Amino acid sequence: MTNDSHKSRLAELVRELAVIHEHVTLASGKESDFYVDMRRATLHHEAGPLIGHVMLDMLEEAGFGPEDYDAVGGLTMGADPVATAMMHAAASRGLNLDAFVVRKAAKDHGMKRRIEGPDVQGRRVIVLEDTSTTGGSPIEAVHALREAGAEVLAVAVVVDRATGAKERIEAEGLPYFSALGLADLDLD
Ligand SMILES: O=P(O)(O)OC[C@H]1O[C@H](OP(=O)(O)OP(=O)(O)O)[C@H](O)[C@@H]1O
Ligand SMILES: O=C(O)c1cc(=O)[nH]c(=O)[nH]1
Repeated sequence: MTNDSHKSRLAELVRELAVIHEHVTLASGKESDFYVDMRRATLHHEAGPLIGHVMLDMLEEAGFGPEDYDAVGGLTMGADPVATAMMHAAASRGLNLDAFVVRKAAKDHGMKRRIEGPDVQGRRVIVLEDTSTTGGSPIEAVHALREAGAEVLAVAVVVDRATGAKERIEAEGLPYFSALGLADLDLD
């Protein structure tokens, strides 16, 4: 399959599996008449692996090839299956890509880490999300990663809801990429 056909199959799966027409309160406290419950896609046997390939290809088309970054991840838990899907998709292509998880708070026992996985210090990373509304979650991850000494190159999300995340991320000096938008999900 080409990236275009991967992307259109992914859009079809997200529409079928994850778009819920209900009045909900979002992470930011805002209200919405629909919810994109991306966990139902990122943890699905077909959509999950597809997400890994679509995200790798999208980043490559945007100028971030496999040699340009070392690790991917974001704020738990929405970002976690996206990061591991990319790690496995990269491995299937013979590429080395690490994943990491940014905890909402550092653990208070064991290694007491906020960022789990191979060390990110001095490494080039891309911050991920499953869905973005205000961009607050990826920005929190960006700050934690910078504090840990990572070089954050960009933010990449599977579904962008077109409600200000792009503008907020770009104001942080980072490029923002999304694989699917509202039009792909018949939500525009
Ligand atoms: O762009 P934002 O305004 O930050 O909103 C989007 C965030 O909301 C969802 O996660 P949620 O906070 O529901 O938690 P979860 O990942 O733990 O499920 C989603 O996975 C994003 O992380
Ligand atoms: O903003 C959010 O909290 C949010 C929106 C959405 O569509 N899906 C989701 O998982 N979170």
